[in-house]
Order: sequence, then structure tokens, then C-alpha cells
Amino acid sequence: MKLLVTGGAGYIGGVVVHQLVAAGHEVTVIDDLSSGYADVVPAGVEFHQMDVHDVAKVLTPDAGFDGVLHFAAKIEVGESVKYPERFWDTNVRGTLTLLDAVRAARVPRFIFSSTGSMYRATAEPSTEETEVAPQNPYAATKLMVDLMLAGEAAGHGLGAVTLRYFNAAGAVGHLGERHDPESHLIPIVLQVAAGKRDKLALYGDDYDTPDGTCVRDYIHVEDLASAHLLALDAIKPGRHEIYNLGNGNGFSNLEVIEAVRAVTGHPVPVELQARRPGDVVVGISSSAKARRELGWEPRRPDLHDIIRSAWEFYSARLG
Ligand SMILES: NC(=O)c1ccc[n+]([C@@H]2O[C@H](COP(=O)([O-])OP(=O)(O)OC[C@H]3O[C@@H](n4cnc5c(N)ncnc54)[C@H](O)[C@@H]3O)[C@@H](O)[C@H]2O)c1
Ligand SMILES: O=c1ccn([C@@H]2O[C@H](COP(=O)(O)OP(=O)(O)O[C@H]3O[C@H](CO)[C@@H](O)[C@H](O)[C@H]3O)[C@@H](O)[C@H]2O)c(=O)[nH]1
Repeated sequence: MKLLVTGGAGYIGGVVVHQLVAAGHEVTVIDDLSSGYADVVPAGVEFHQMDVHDVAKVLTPDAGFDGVLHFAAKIEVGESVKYPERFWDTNVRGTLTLLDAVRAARVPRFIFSSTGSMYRATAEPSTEETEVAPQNPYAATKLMVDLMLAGEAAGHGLGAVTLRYFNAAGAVGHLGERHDPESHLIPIVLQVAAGKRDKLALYGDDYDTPDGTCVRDYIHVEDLASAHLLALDAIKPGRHEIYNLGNGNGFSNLEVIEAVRAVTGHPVPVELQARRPGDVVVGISSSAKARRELGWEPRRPDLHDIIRSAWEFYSARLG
């Protein structure tokens, strides 16, 4: 297929682009490089440094795209609480503009990167039927796009798939998390283990969880990526399907810190700080629907293996 990937120079999009190319697809990437890196885009892939708001310059009716995979977004929960307008602009207005171009060009397939953090979570894994209740503007913007896609499918026959990722982690060779500044737990803990930071600021230990810290479901980026290729084949015209992607295991922030100590053999000093505004308490996925309907099977579910792959990536980069 001829595919347009927005945000394909980013962490998850970059791994997906590599898998798409390996599977024989013809890929074009647009990315404004606000948090991505041009060197992530493999040789032979057409690359346009471009804001998603300008996508119609590339996604023209003549271009003949068979599908769009939409990763470009602002992603940090904390920033979304401070500057919600940035998230509505990129994540909602940007996607609206993209969908206008998709409709005008009659592109039949659309895959969207959404988040498992929008569920009203309990200790039970969230299914696609679990009530949604966004706790921060970031998750709210993702929910808005899910609603838009339902309308595009029903009104215009778009074949759309929303993939609600839980916490992406790990690396595939030279492709890993390179956010700057970094805000995500695993890369920050690894930076502490590597001696590049003095200590980890732990945001809250008084939540209603077994050890008082927040709980997340970490999924290897390679496993997230493989779901996109399966979804491309499963998309049906006029249908919008939602799939959760996670391993179904919750790890507390303290458990992640302990796992990093075990994998790296280095100490990780921790300083307790106040809760981070907008944080969800627990996020655990039931991915039974993706397994059943897409035939998706995570190949790297072990947290230590996920952390080890990220550690190898950082060790090579940080020296
Ligand atoms: N990382 C996670 O744990 C996680 C979990 C759930 C959902 N997601 C979603 O997955 C997608 C990819 O996330 P990621 O972790 O790879 O983040 P990332 O920041 O590495 O990737 C996002 C990419 O989009 C680009 N981008 C941002 N704004 C843009 C704009 N206006 N125009 C064009 N390009 C733009 C960035 O330069 C970057 O390359 C996002 O939609 C994110 O919301 C991520
Ligand atoms: O220095 C840090 C960084 C994080 N945390 C905590 O670690 C947990 C995980 O935080 P983080 O790694 O920032 O991920 P989330 O806030 O869960 O959000 C990620 O995972 C979501 C899916 O669950 C995605 O939608 C988001 O895009 C992605 O940023 C949270 O309790 C944080 O408060 C700390 O205590 N200290």
C-alpha cells in the first residue's frame, strides 16, 4: 500500500515506519520535528518536514494514498494541564484538517494513535467498553478524535481504527525514546541509573494503590507497532473500530524503579514530590479484542526485557 505517516519521525511512529517498509509498503512521512528526529526516518522513505496543519500540500487527491497512520500529536499530560490550547490546536484542529484532506482525496483507511489513559480506570483491566472519563486535556483531545472518526466512518465511509495505547516503552535497536526534555518514567529512571540525573522525582506515594504510587501497563514499542500492520489489513470501509493495546499487567512506579535497579545494577535515588496534576491513578489494558479480531499477540511482554531494551538504547547513546 501507499501510506502517509504523520509523526513518523517520532518514537512510536518511527518504529511503525520501519516495520511498514520491511513489509513492503511505500511510505511517506510528514513531521514538523518538534519532538521527532529526521534520522529516525529510514532511507528510501519520502520525508516532508511539515506541520500537520499543512498536510493537504502532500495529501492531494492525485497522490493516491491507500491509507494514513496518524501519530503526530502533543503527548505530555503535564504540559496539557498547563497549556491545553496547544493540545486542542495540534491534536484536534490538526486532525480535523487532516481528515478534511483524507476525505477530499478519498483515502480509504485511517489509523489513529489514541490513549488508554482516558478510561475511568479501576484495578480491573479496562476494555473498550469501560467508561471513558478524561482526567486531563491530553486525554480529552484524544477522545474528541475518536468521536470524529466514528462520524467520518458513518457519514463518509472511512475505514478507521483507533488504537488506544497504554504506556509505550522499550527500544528497537537505534529507535528509542528521545523526548527532550524527557517526561516519561522509564527513560528518566534510566537516566538516573546512568548517572545523568541525580535522582528521580517520584510524583506522589499516597494514591489508593497497593504501594501508594500510580500503576501503569507498559507495552513494548515493537508490539505496539505490529498492531498497526494487522489493523491495516483488518480495516473495513464505513467502520470505526477501537482496540486497546497493553499487556494486561499493572506495575507501580516503585516497581518500575526496582526493575530498573535490577536490570542495570545501578542505584536509583528517589525524592518524593507532590502528585503530578492530571495523572490517572491506574491504567491497565484488557487487549482481548485486539487479540481476537486482529490476531495481535505481544511478543515482548516481560517488564525486565522491555527495560533492558531501553537500557541498551540509552547505554549506546549516553556512553
Ligand atoms: N508514548 C506513549 O506512551 C503513548 C501512549 C498513548 C498514545 N500515544 C500517542 O502515540 C503518538 C506518538 O507518540 P510518541 O510517544 O511517539 O511521541 P513523539 O513525540 O515521539 O512523536 C510525535 C511526533 O509527532 C510530531 N509532531 C508533533 N506535532 C506535530 C505537528 N503539529 N505537525 C507535524 N508533526 C508533529 C513530533 O515531531 C514527533 O515526531 C501520539 O499521538 C501519542 O499521543 C503515545
Ligand atoms: O519523573 C517522573 C516521571 C513520571 N512519573 C510518574 O510515572 C507515571 C507514568 O508517567 P509517564 O511515564 O509520564 O506516562 P503517563 O503519564 O502514564 O502517560 C503516557 O502514557 C499514556 C498512556 O497511558 C499516554 O497517553 C501518554 O501520551 C504518555 O505520555 C506517572 O504516575 C507519573 O507521575 C514520576 O513519578 N516521575
